[in-house]
Amino acid sequence: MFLKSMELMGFKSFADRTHIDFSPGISALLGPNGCGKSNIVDAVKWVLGEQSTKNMRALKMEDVIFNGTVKRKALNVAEVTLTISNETNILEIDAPEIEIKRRLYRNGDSEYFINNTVVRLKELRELFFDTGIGKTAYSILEQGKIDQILSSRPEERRYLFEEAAGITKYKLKGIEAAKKLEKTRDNIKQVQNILTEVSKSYFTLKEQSEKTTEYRDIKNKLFDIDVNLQLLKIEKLKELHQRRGEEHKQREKSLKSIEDDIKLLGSDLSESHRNQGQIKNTLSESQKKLYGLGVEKESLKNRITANKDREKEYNLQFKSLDERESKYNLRSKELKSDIEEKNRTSEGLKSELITFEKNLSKYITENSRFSEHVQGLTDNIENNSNNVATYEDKKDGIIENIKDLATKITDKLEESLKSFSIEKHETLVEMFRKQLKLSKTNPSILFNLERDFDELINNFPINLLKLISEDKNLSQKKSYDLELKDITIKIQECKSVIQKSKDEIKLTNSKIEINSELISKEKIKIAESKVKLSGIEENLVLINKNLVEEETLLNEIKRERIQIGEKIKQIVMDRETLSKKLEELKLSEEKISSDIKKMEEEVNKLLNNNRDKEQLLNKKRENLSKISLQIERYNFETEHIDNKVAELYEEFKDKYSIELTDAKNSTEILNRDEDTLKQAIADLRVKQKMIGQINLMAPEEFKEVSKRYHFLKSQIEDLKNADENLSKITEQIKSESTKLFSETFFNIQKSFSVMYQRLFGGGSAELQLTDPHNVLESGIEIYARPPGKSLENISLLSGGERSLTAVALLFATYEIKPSPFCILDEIDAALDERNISRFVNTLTEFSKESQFIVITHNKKTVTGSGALLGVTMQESGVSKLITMRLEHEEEEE
Ligand SMILES: Nc1ncnc2c1ncn2[C@@H]1O[C@H](COP(=O)(O)OP(=O)(O)OP(=O)(O)O)[C@@H](O)[C@H]1O
Repeated sequence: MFLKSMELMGFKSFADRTHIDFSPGISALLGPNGCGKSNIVDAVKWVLGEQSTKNMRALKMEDVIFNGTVKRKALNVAEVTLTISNETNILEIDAPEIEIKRRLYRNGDSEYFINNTVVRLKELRELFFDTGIGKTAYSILEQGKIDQILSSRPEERRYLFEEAAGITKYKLKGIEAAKKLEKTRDNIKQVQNILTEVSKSYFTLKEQSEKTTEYRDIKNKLFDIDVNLQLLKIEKLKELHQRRGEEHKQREKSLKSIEDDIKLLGSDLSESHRNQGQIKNTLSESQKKLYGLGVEKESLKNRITANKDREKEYNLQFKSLDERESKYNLRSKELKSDIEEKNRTSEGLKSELITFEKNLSKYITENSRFSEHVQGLTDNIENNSNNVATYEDKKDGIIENIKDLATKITDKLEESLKSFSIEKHETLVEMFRKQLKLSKTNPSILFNLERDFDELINNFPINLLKLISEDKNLSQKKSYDLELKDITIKIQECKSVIQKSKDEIKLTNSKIEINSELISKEKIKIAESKVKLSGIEENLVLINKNLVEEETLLNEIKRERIQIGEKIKQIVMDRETLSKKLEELKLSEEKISSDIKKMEEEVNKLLNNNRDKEQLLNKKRENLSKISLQIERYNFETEHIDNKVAELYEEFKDKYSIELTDAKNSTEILNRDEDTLKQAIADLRVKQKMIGQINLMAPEEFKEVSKRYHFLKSQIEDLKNADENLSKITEQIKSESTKLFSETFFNIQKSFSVMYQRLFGGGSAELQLTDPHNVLESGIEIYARPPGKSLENISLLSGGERSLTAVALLFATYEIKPSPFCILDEIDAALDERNISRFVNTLTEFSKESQFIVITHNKKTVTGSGALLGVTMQESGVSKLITMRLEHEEEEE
């Protein structure tokens, strides 16, 4: 027994978890149309890895998930678990029982499990290779597939034989090997292409690298020689430096002795110069003195002459002063008499001024009194004016009151008059009424009215009069009338007082005016007298000042006259002293002149002596500057040598980026001759030129390319080996497969002929390879001749014949390579009673080897089964399983 059980959950119509226990031998799966039998077959295919939606009778794979009924909701996951017995180790897993599970979610996620371990689909498929089970095997035969076997192209039937021959695995391996081989060859091509490209660079760079290496060799040699050459140059320069140093020492000695000589000569000369200078100084002092004496002599002479001139001049001044003294004495007398006269005039003016001032003060006092009077009158006017205004206000108030009362009285009278229509008083009353009306706007009319009123009253009846006389307003009005009269009189009185005061003010103002004119006149008089007085006083001051000045001048003249007299005496004395001094000067002049002569002779002698010494000194100095120049040259030259040496070091470093001293340590010392070295450099340069253009990076690039070149070469080698191995494997697979396929085909071929005759009860059939020389590619042709019929094309067979031929092929295959289980879905549908019996008999025979699950509606097939699996749809759209066992004996009974 192979299939032990299956569990479906959410798969197609199996909404609930449904467990199916399979029995060994033949099991019949029964149930009405559409109850879900084929869904069980689908579940087996699906769990074994079916990927075709068409084979699952679905549009998309999610359609296998229970999609709900009127009563139930759709589910989101479908799961099928198949438990397989592996006691005979048909499957290559070391376990007596294997559980395969597939799960699919509505979002498309899908999972495969072998013994609850998640696996890939590929692993699951490989498990069933060459067992007759699986997607392309012959373990499941549905009605539709029968047609497929018979009507498909010969090549398409191969799978049945390949599975039976057990070469599916080989075939896949072969395909894999072929793919690998193709890939390897592709790789070889690609690597070859790369190698071709790399080879080009390899050989180019190889050549370049050799050239560059030679170039570098020359360069290294040139470097070594250059190091030697530069060291030689530096050595020579250093030798020259040393030589010049020795010469320099000699020169410095001579320089020292010349410098000493110059020093000695210099000090001697400067001593003699100092002497000469001293004499010259004394000489020049004497000359200056002599010159000074000359100047002094001349000045004394001039002073004596001037002395005489001044004496003359003073004598003249003395005389003039005498004259001026007598003149000033006369003028002083005149001024004194003028002063006396002016004093007299001044006294007269002063007494006049006192009189004018007295008059003025009198007029001013009077005017101030008048002004006070005017002020009193003005105040009186103001008080009376205020009273008038007060009385006027009061008067207006009384008039207003009278107006009110008049209105009230007239209204009352009018009222009273209405009740009287006395004809004889009609005119009077009418007039009275008019008056009354007017009196409302003008109360003064009311006094007129009084007269008329009295007349009227006299003629009126007594009761009316009484009425009027009793009226309070009338008496009130009379009291107001009296008050009004009184106030009017007071106003008149005040106004007459105001007028009187105004007249008095006018009069007083005219008096003030007259006085003011007098005041002005007095003031003018006073001013005029004051002006005169001040003029005289100023004149007096001036004359007094003149008198003082004249007297001062007179005194001055007297003093000057005495002074000039004394000066004349002094001048005479001075002249005597000057003449004496002039004689002394003449004597000193003679002495200094003889001294100067002596000193001049001495100086000339020293000058000659110094000239000789200076000539010698100049010669020494010339020598010194010559040697100094040589020393300077030496310094310049040695500095130049040092610079040259430094330059050589520097240039070397710039050229080679290494210190010459460092290079010296690692360089062999060559020939010591500079010319030989230079010649060697020239020769190498020629060689270097001959090399031509070089790629400096070539050796490094060549190293890289070479690495790649050898790597690619070894890769091609590896790939070629792999190609060889794969070719061998492919060949091996081919020959193995050919052998297996040929054997299996031959056996099935034999078995098919026998099985056909057995199932058809005669006739004949055979299988033939369409290309026997190419067994692995060849198609398989089926030839069948049912009993009593000529050999016909299988497409012309009836439905039943076609089913039976397919069954014969299936059983023939089972005879050679039985599948562990087999599901047959209504393949007996088209068979008649006789053929069914033969089919069931054969099936029973094979059921010893394989497990059969047969979906059928045929009673005979059912009765040939050892177990029954019933599928129902008690709940609409939801499949359910019922299991029952049948004993053959019972069934036969
Ligand atoms: N995803 C699904 N969800 C629910 N029901 C489904 C689903 N897919 C198919 N079915 C139902 O399964 C039934 C078909 O079942 P199946 O083909 O197995 O019947 P059967 O028993 O083989 O019938 P017959 O004897 O006529 O061949 C249909 O009623 C279909 O509606």
